Amino acid sequence: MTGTSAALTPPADAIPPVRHPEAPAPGELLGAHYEHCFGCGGGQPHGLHLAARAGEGVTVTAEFTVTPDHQGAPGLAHGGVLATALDETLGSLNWLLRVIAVTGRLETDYVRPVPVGTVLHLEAEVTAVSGRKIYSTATGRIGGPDGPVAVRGYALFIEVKVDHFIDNGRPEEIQAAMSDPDQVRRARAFEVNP
Ligand SMILES: CCCCCCCC/C=C\CCCCCCCC(=O)SCCNC(=O)CCNC(=O)[C@H](O)C(C)(C)COP(=O)(O)OP(=O)(O)OC[C@H]1O[C@@H](n2cnc3c(N)ncnc32)[C@H](O)[C@@H]1OP(=O)(O)O
Repeated sequence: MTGTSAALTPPADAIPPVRHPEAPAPGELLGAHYEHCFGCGGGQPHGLHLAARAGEGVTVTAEFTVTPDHQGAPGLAHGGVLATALDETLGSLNWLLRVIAVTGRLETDYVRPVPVGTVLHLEAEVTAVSGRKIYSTATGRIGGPDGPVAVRGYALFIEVKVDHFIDNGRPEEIQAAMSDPDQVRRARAFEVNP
């Protein structure tokens, strides 16, 4: 069974996504947007350490290895962890638009179980943009780009300003992030979106 809700259908006036001229080149690794991100950060021992790479147009590919820390049932990945992998991959698409955005809605289809030890290969694309709303889809396959489909995701991301994080994050982490020059540079790079 598959399908998405009406909220994930782009409105009639939506436009195709436009790759930012300074987007990372196809094949380039995007790197973590935040060291302590559970999806992509290197500073999370049990995190997904998901590595996303820019593709052509407004697409990305990503890989994540399911470890024993990611189990739900014995020997199988937890569905919430798989949703995290989809969320992180879909979120990384916004780098190619050079927009900061957060997940407003995420829907998932779980097609087959994903054993521990699997390298989950994900591909994602932005399908449409309408004002601050960014519509995207992703597919996760077992073992590689031609492997069997395990999960699909459909999302609506909403563009926000850096202030979204500064205003809402816990002060300890925000202060630490703001005193890290690399983090500030990454955040500022997205602030101007001509
Ligand atoms: C210098 C140091 C600082 C650090 C900087 C760090 C930079 C890091 C860089 C990059 C980080 C990226 C992180 C990615 C991580 C992976 C992705 C995640 O997991 S993100 C976490 C989960 N998501 C949330 O926590 C969102 C919580 N929700 C909200 O905050 C708000 O609801 C928000 C911002 C999404 C929308 O609130 P509104 O007040 O701005 O806007 P409204 O008017 O409500 O919505 C705008 C439009 O979107 C639709 N919309 C909003 N939510 C919707 C929904 N759930 N379903 C359908 N439509 C929705 C609305 O109907 C509206 O549409 P109409 O313009 O009227 O056509």
